[in-house]
Amino acid sequence: MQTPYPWKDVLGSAGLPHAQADVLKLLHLRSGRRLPLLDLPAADGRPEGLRLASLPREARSAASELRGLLSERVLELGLSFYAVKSRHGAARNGVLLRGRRALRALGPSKEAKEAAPLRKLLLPEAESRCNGLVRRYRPGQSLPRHVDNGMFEDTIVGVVLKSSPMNGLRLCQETPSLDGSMVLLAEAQGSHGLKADFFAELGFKLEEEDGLCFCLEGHARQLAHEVPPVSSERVSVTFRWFRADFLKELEHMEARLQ
Ligand SMILES: O=C(O)CCC(=O)C(=O)O
Ligand SMILES: [Fe+2]
Repeated sequence: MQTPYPWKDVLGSAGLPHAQADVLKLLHLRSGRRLPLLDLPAADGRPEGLRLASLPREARSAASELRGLLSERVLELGLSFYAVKSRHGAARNGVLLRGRRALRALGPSKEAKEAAPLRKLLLPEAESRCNGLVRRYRPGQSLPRHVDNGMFEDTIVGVVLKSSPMNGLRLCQETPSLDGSMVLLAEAQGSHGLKADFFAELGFKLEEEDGLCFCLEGHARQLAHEVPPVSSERVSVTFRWFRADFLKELEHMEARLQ
């Protein structure tokens, strides 16, 4: 079959790092609204601020216990992100939140105690400010693209408790494009002023297996990330630590509303 336009490479493989040019051949064209993804395998220091490790042997039983605890899609451990977020939003609007939702944030839950060995191993400090979010992704489920909330410290630690082979976390690559990680790979000029552009999204993809730990700091922490739809069940836990100054400020705001 003849292509309708003579395609001309804009970026071309010459403008891409070698590994990424290789991936071009495997470009995964998806149906639907989204653009094809052109991802490099993520590795220690790529992107800058990413570190990978496998779960220490001592933490493996804690990890499988944690997996067993999850009955819903999301399970929160420790200081609740959702409760703190809604309390902060309410306090900013002059409302003091009371009731179960607010109280949930006060003490560590039973599940949080169970997760403690895992959390301590991964980052022993600031226990009381730690939030753990266990997520279950069923086939077809995804996590929308986001940057983690600034109410948390710079360090984010995740553990893949159950991997979905070939699927998993991807970090968007920064490019000069106004649309973030989108890049024009090729364009074609047809007759009568017709023009076609071929875009892809550049990123980094974690090659996940059960027990993979990832740590995002600095540049990597600022990058948008997402979990595209998975093809088999995936379970992860993400540990984040509320900034002490953020919690102090919330305390002051709420005290003024008493
Ligand atoms: O499931 C994951 O590994 C990522 C979770 C995540 O990005 C988050 O909870 O903010
Ligand atoms: Fe995140």
